[in-house]
Amino acid sequence: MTTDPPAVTVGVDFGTLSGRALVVAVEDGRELGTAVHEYTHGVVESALPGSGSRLPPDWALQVPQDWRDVLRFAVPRALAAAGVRPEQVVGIATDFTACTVLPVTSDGTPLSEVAGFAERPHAFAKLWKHHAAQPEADEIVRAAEESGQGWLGRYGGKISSEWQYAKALQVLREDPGVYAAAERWIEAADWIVWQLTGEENRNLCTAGYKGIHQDGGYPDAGFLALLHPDFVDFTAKLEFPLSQLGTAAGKLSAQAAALTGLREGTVVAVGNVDAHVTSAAARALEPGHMLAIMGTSTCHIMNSDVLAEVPGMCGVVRDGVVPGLWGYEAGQSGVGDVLAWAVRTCAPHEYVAEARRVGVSVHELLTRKAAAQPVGGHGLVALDWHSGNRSVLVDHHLSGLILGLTLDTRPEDIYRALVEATAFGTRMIIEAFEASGVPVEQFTAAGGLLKNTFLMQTYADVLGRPINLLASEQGPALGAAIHAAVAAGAYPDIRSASAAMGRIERSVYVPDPARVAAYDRLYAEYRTLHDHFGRGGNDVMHRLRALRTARES
Ligand SMILES: Nc1ncnc2c1ncn2[C@@H]1O[C@H](COP(=O)(O)OP(=O)(O)O)[C@@H](O)[C@H]1O
Ligand SMILES: O=C(CO)[C@@H](O)[C@@H](O)COP(=O)(O)O
Repeated sequence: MTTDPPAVTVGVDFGTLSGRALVVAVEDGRELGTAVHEYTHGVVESALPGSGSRLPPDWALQVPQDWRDVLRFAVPRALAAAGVRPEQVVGIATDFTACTVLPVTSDGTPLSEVAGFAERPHAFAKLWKHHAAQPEADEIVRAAEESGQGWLGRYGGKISSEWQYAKALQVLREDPGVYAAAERWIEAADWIVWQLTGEENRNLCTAGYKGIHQDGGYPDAGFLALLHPDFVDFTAKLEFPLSQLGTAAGKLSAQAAALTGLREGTVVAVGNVDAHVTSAAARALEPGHMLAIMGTSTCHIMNSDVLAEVPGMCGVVRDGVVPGLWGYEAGQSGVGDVLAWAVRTCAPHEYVAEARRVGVSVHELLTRKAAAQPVGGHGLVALDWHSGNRSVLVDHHLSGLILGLTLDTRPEDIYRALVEATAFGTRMIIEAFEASGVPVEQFTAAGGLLKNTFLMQTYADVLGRPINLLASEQGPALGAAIHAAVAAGAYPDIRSASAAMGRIERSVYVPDPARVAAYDRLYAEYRTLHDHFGRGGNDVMHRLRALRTARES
């Protein structure tokens, strides 16, 4: 007797450096096939594609065609790898880094693709890690404090330079022509759904966490006018009915079917954020269960039935992760990125050659060399702020610090000190939640950094708590596939789909008491440096940042 081929969904995760498509069995979340497509232009940080004109410090742009190419190349390859036919696919969902935001025309065309704008930097998509709008973010916070905006507390008292308003205000100030031509200002998370269905759609997750949409609305015109007279109608570029997560945004258009190899009419789920969608994959939806998605950056996502204003959190949004609960987000803007910096700048040629000879990454080589020494053996304490501080200080013009360097310090010592510093940063965040009355009862990790077992054990020792793992290397894509199953009607809601399709391994890393005690002492040193350089003890980091100039080539 022949059995029907299994119903599947496709999750497409748009990360910082690449897009990954994953084919998942609706019945139990089995991962049947996957494919990755690296963005051709990667992260545009030093010079504009085409013209080659140099970009100032702290810029980070992306090229929308790179994202379309993920749909074109990774989706069909994932279907082929899974041995799945298009008619088995009942739904597709995407997730994106956020706040990755772009100016588009009324039909969704990116301004960077419109004649006359291809050589204007502000016409391009601003990646989440574009930190050049810090002055604008500082002004937004000042104006919100002085005018008593109630929504400021929902973001821990700070609005990030990474989010929609600071980035848009920077465009208005530096290229008003691009600002005026931007009929819509849209998250890439929604823009990619628009490419799939042919119609605009907006999700409540990015609107809430990155677009200051609280209690049913955006900041009012009176507040926006405080920032710039021409900013008064900015939210008109955002206004659109917001869709609940896990619902259908529409059906796959004929054009998108040709692009992806899927059937026209396949259900397309509402867009979502790479971190928030992963909670469903990790079965981390219940209150008090914190999920850390550890990659280029780390995002901390946790639901609660308690509404609190946690200092320095990225935001709290009703239904922001799952309907019926308050979804909290915190984060560290540089984690894998900071370690990549160490690999690029601290590893000597002989280390690179050794890694190649042994057949491991330089990350792995540095980790192996660093792992043996006792806690504190390197005599270093670092601040993990090479990409600024997202939580709890929300200041992207802070910078990294390594204290204790001597002539004996080795590259692996620096690498390990930075691993420890990122763990200390996570501990600061957990303590901020608990001090504000939002308990953190479970900690689960997901993301590309799970491959580093030493790093994960260090986190268990620094946090002093066991660490669960999301048992998938494709957490965001699995989460998106789960949302697609709900949107296609295979499950009544995200919770039941997560219970059936999600995967978690509990207490994979358990803290070692001796190392916990040793790290408590190092953490006290970290906190002293954190508060001194991050809370006004010495403003030297801002003074040094002001002296930085545009990078040559
Ligand atoms: N063995 C490793 N140990 C620690 N970090 C690593 C290792 N290998 C890669 N990385 C870091 O992982 C990050 C990429 O994370 P990943 O989750 O794959 O991508 P994304 O952040 O785009 O979702 C990079 O910043 C890279 O420096
Ligand atoms: O900020 C968020 C989510 O709010 C992330 O999309 C952003 O930090 C990028 O995440 P990755 O480190 O690229 O996975």
